[in-house]
Amino acid sequence: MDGDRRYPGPQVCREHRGHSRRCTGAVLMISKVGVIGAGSMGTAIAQSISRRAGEVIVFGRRQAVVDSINRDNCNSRYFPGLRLNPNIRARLMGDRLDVVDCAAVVIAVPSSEVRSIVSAAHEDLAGKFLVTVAKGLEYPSLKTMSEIIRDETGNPNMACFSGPTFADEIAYGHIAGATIGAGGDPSLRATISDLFGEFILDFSDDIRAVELCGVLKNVYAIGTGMWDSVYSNHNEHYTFLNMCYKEMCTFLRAISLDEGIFTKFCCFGDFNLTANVDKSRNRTLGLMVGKKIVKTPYLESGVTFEGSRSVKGIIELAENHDIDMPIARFVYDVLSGNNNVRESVDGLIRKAP
Ligand SMILES: NC(=O)C1=CN([C@@H]2O[C@H](COP(=O)(O)OP(=O)(O)OC[C@H]3O[C@@H](n4cnc5c(N)ncnc54)[C@H](OP(=O)(O)O)[C@@H]3O)[C@@H](O)[C@H]2O)C=CC1
Ligand SMILES: O=C(CO)COP(=O)(O)O
Repeated sequence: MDGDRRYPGPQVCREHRGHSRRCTGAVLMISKVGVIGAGSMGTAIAQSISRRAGEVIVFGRRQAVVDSINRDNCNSRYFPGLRLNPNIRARLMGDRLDVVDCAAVVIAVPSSEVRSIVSAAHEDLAGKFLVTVAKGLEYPSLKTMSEIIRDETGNPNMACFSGPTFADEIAYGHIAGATIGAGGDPSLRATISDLFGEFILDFSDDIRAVELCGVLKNVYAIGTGMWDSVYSNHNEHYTFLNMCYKEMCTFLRAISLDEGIFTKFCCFGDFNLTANVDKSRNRTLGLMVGKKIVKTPYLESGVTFEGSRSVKGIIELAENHDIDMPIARFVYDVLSGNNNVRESVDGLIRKAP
């Protein structure tokens, strides 16, 4: 679907899409939003938000991408076939970010980059509504992205956005559900709900639990890819999927303040999307490592494999809560070079709860 070629300015929500439960039909008052990261998720979120805000500024680190967006309304590196809305502008990332007129800023870079980028721009981000879409865990601090951002900016107005949300499908305007993790500030939740009004939203006050769902599901996507590289039948796939979800829920029961987290988009929805669909980079990594197509230097591939970066932290976080995570340990073990995947998988079956 091409983006809107003409832009009438802040519009009444797209009721005809019928999926924007949260949208009140009000014309949005948010004039400008910043998006840090001109990759797949940054571009997709910018395209969605651009239909609900006056202008979206995307910050990218490649001049060619910035030029492509500004000259051709297209991110030629990530979505060469997609016409971006004309109210999306791009700027080259520097240490400082010119977000002075932005009411809200979305952080959409890989988790490994969040601290350095936010630290450099901490003065620019103070006083803004900040939303992270990154699904990672910092090591060895074991901090989530919102915790890092709060560390670096001191800004309490933090939210996270997480759910079954493949960027390409968002970019082309398909329906998606997502969880907004945000503290109790009503104006923050209202603003974020408006910004993401094209999505079907659910909410949680426990922002850390929402973020950890996004971290965990990536680990189990890799694990399911590894399992499926050995076992190819439906019964075997869904048996393992259930084992993964059981381990994930054990962890979440220990850390989540939100008793309803298990049925939220950030949890059940994203866990299933990423573990079952080959479009997932994490699942694909598990399949490729399981089939011995790639060995561990894959991290230099430039592809964003968030689960491989966070699995060690998840295991340590679980140990801090006296929780055993045999599947997460299996994933870490295989990613660390133990390439007898079948033996490792069969070991999981013997230990299955
Ligand atoms: N893609 C998806 O479907 C979804 C992704 N997410 C999450 O979004 C986050 C971002 O990932 P995603 O967009 O997918 O990854 P991509 O690899 O598609 O894009 C990453 C972007 O970050 C940029 N980048 C990397 N390092 C730096 C840096 N040091 N300074 C500035 N920019 C940098 C890259 O620049 P360059 O192009 O120059 O390499 C690229 O534009 C991840 O945590 C991911 O889990 C969440 C939901 C869905
Ligand atoms: O988080 C995602 C979908 O919700 C994207 O998953 P991958 O990073 O595995 O591609």
